[in-house]
Amino acid sequence: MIRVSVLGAGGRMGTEVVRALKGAQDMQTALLLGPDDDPSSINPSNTDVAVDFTSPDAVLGNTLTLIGQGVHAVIGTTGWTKERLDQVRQALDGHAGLSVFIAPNFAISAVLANRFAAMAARYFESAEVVELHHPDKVDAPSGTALGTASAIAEARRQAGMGPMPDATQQPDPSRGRVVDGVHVHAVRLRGLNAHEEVLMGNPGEQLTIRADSFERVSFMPGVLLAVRRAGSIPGLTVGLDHYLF
Ligand SMILES: NC(=O)C1=CN([C@@H]2O[C@H](COP(=O)(O)OP(=O)(O)OC[C@H]3O[C@@H](n4cnc5c(N)ncnc54)[C@H](O)[C@@H]3O)[C@@H](O)[C@H]2O)C=CC1
Ligand SMILES: O=C(O)C1=N[C@H](C(=O)O)C[C@H](O)C1
Repeated sequence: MIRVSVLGAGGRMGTEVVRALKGAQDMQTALLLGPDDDPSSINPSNTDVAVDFTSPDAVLGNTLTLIGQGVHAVIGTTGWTKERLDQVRQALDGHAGLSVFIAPNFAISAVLANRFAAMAARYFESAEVVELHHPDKVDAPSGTALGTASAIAEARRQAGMGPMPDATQQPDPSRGRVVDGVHVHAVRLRGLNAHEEVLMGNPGEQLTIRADSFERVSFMPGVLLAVRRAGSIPGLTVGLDHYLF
């Protein structure tokens, strides 16, 4: 049995993760932590893998604590930057065999949409990302959209493409956040869950790639896969595609 502790167990995702763990034959829940609990209570004597769905403010500290405790981490919480990821890599030095796995999105639809966007990017003059979420989400743009924008930018760079056409005369917030040259727009609307649309355009044609997570259960196969694979790739791994393709 894989013993799994959950940080953020009382949250929207944490609740769903606990339900999924209870339904998995090869897993058992260990510690279920909320914001007032000490993450260093998680250690190898009680936990094989810890799953974090907390908040962008808390996740780096939690991850560093889990590394210090020598427990594999599966992280779904957003708020990652290159600098924060570098801190995790540094902390992992000297912890041979330990793994930290971070996925901005555990839903297969989103992972595939990201991949399709990267494949298509080189063929279109223009590309923009629109992410649409429930209004209780604390961060914007979504971690998924940031990842999609970076993947599009990287594919364009590799294809030797320049900036996208845009006659806007001065930077204006209405054009969204520019991530690596790609405009990202965030919608917050009651009734939505987690959605992303990638728009690509050429003269006379357009491609739209859209992923919709209508319910949080959509993230669970990816979370359970990451828990089962914990430790299989030592060090830091970012993105469910590493386990899927
Ligand atoms: N990777 C993925 O597929 C997905 C990622 N997310 C991300 O997961 C994170 C959580 O999202 P939700 O569950 O919707 O938020 P939420 O606000 O419903 O849940 C977060 C929970 O964590 C608790 N918490 C905060 N700080 C804590 C700490 N230091 N230790 C323990 N618990 C703490 C809060 O009290 C709350 O119960 C967000 O960053 C969100 O973007 C959400 C959905 C899917
Ligand atoms: O907060 C959410 O709900 C989600 N957060 C993740 C993100 O920011 O990309 C994943 C998914 O979009 C749902």
